[in-house]
Amino acid sequence: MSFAQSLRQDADPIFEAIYLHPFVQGIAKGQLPPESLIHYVSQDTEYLNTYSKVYGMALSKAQTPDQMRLFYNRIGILLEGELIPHLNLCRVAGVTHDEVMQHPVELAPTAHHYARHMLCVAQQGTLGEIVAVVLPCQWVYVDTARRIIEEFQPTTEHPFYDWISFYASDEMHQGLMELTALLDHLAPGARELDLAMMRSAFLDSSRLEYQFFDMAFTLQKWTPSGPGAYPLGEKPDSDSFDSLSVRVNTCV
Ligand SMILES: Cc1ncc(CN)c(N)n1
Repeated sequence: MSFAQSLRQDADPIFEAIYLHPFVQGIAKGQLPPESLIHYVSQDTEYLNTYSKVYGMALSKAQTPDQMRLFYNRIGILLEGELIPHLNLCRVAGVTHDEVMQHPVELAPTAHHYARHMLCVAQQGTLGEIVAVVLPCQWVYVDTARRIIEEFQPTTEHPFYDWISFYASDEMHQGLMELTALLDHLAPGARELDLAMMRSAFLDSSRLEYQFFDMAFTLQKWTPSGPGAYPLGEKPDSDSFDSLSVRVNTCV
């Protein structure tokens, strides 16, 4: 079994729990509360910004032009392509994407944790660790979307057809294959300790993928809400808005 497959096997109970999570089942069955969809899109936009930067950090540690090209292409897909599933969720929620983007976002605890987890590994880890930390993001969505297609056979009438078909696409699957191939290329040259760090990064990201769906489903926010914190969707109306925006932007 390849190193990447052994990580996937270890994470199988987590992937199974993700598939059965009410948010994912809601996507599969075409029924989710609008507030959860909006919460997801606004948090995920921030998450994907951080994720793109992590690919940029991987690019800086790449060892060959082919590896550089892989990370460069992934950044392009993240910044442009992932708008498709977000537009789909907004449409079902009955809001425009612009309306959701209008509101500055404070990262909820899980998105905050996930972003910092990736940034920390990207800053301190080897290239292999960075690939391991980003891999569940790709793997969870491709597996989930393909399993939904297998079980529910959604047609174009399905409310989340665009979301499902985007993540189940050959292009996304190809990206997953490229990342697992790179991890399997790097693993044989890694020390035992580095392999353990890769495994830990992969499992933590897998758990955080579960938590991320849960965050959206439960509309997670910081408690107690403190100075500067505000409920998603409510625009601060005081002079504190500027300093808040600065703090929010430094989150990504
Ligand atoms: C949290 C999260 N993980 C994964 C994906 C799919 N790239 C996403 N959009 N958001």
